[in-house]
Amino acid sequence: MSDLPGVVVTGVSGRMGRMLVQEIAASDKLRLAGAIERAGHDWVGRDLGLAMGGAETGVIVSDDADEAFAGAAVVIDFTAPEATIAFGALAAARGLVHVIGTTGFTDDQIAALEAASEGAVQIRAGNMSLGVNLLTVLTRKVAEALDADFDIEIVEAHHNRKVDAPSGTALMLGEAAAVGRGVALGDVSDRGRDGITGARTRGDIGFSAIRGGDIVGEHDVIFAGPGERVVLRHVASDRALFARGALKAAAWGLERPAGFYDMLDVLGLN
Ligand SMILES: NC(=O)C1=CN([C@@H]2O[C@H](COP(=O)(O)OP(=O)(O)OC[C@H]3O[C@@H](n4cnc5c(N)ncnc54)[C@H](O)[C@@H]3O)[C@@H](O)[C@H]2O)C=CC1
Ligand SMILES: O=C(O)C1=N[C@H](C(=O)O)C[C@H](O)C1
Repeated sequence: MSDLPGVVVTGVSGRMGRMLVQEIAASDKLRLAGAIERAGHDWVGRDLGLAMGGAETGVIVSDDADEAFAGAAVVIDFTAPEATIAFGALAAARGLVHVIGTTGFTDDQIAALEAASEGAVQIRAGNMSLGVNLLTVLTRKVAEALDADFDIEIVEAHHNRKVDAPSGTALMLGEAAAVGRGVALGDVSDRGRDGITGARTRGDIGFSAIRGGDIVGEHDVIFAGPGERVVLRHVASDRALFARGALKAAAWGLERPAGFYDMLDVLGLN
């Protein structure tokens, strides 16, 4: 076994879980130390490589996160909010770096995660790509430069299996726009228009979500003003992008003191 820091991948059979396994196999900084799925999943108890349709790896998929975390330095977690809360507490208790890609948290769930980050390194971002994180910086700057004559609308598109809306990325972009405007997103957020909505409220930040097919992830931030529009766009065409970002965060986190970080910290964009 190599002496590289060990990573446990949670939600290993998921779209992102499988990507993470492939990227870790190709990494010279990290090794796969464990694989977690939910209790009752038919991969539990099987060799991960065989379950993925490839060669045997010697890593057995488990539903016992605490036991798997005992032999690791990092947890990379793209699952579901309730699962991530539980993994956050276990990772903090063992002082592991917890890289969180999961989206769709409530405010209370985010508070619970932040409490866990007091004892361990936690890196959370609704999008792990360089391009989207750069787009948040650009969005903040454009929002700073344009006044409320420019209506801000965020439009996101994803595959038909996505369960949360707006996407984590859309919320990151909305937050960046609100910071640029000097307002709280919660005060100006406009989601889910339907029926006789009345005219648009000046200063609102609107969100719209498209779900269809196998769209990996597309985000537009539209600044619609009198006689002109500025549109900032990011298109992801391969979700390996997110997995590579998560591995970069994991390696970066191993060198940091306990606390909460995001991808702007990892990428040096803060
Ligand atoms: N931050 C980022 O860059 C990205 C974030 N995501 C987010 O990651 C999450 C997962 O996305 P996908 O992989 O597309 O979903 P998916 O549904 O394909 O995979 C989720 C996996 O988590 C597993 N899971 C659920 N509860 C569990 C539990 N208690 N214990 C262990 N495993 C559990 C499921 O069985 C499933 O295999 C979503 O919240 C999505 O929005 C996805 C792509 C990029
Ligand atoms: O669920 C997905 O697929 C994605 N989720 C993230 C989000 O909610 O923004 C990131 C990416 O867009 C893909």
